[in-house]
Amino acid sequence: MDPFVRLDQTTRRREDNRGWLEVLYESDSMVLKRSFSKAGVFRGLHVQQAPSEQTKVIRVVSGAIVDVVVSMDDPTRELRTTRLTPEDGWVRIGAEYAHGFFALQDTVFEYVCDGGYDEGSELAFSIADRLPALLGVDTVILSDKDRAAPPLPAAGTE
Ligand SMILES: Cc1cn([C@H]2C[C@H](O)[C@@H](COP(=O)(O)OP(=O)(O)O[C@H]3O[C@@H](C)C(=O)[C@@H](O)[C@H]3O)O2)c(=O)[nH]c1=O
Repeated sequence: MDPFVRLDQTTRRREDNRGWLEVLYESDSMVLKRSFSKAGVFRGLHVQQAPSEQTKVIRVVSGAIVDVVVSMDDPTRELRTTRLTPEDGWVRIGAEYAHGFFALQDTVFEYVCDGGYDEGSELAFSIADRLPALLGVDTVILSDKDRAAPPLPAAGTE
């Protein structure tokens, strides 16, 4: 058996209206992924709950994004944003943050999740109503899952 397993031989790609998501490598404790998002796509907000927390290490390979996080520990539910391009390199997002990003351009995005994928533990929150003010855009392209997600709970409602 060839000891040098090329990841492109084992990659699983899922395509949808936003672009695609490739799972390049996966074990019980980590996942290496790459996605392509058309300009105007918003992915998220997503967070895995205990005991399946994931720290994410992300980077933009090509294109540009506005990355968006909210700490699940923050009762004010403040949305924090930063613009990321390939020049920014790798960025760490702690497991306490629900995470999403808006593609300013056609964007290839790579990330390592430190912690396995556990769909059943994932919470998805919609911030679609807040994106026009947050990003200065009129419309965003969402997945069916993200369109159907409940709104991010307002501050002080939990
Ligand atoms: C994230 C993920 C999805 N999938 C599958 C589930 C589904 O069929 C398809 C697309 O999944 P999603 O719609 O959740 O993909 P996507 O919206 O790109 O999800 C990602 O969003 C960004 C913002 C993050 O922070 C990531 O952690 C992840 O949640 O891929 C996996 O098999 N493994 C994975 O690790």
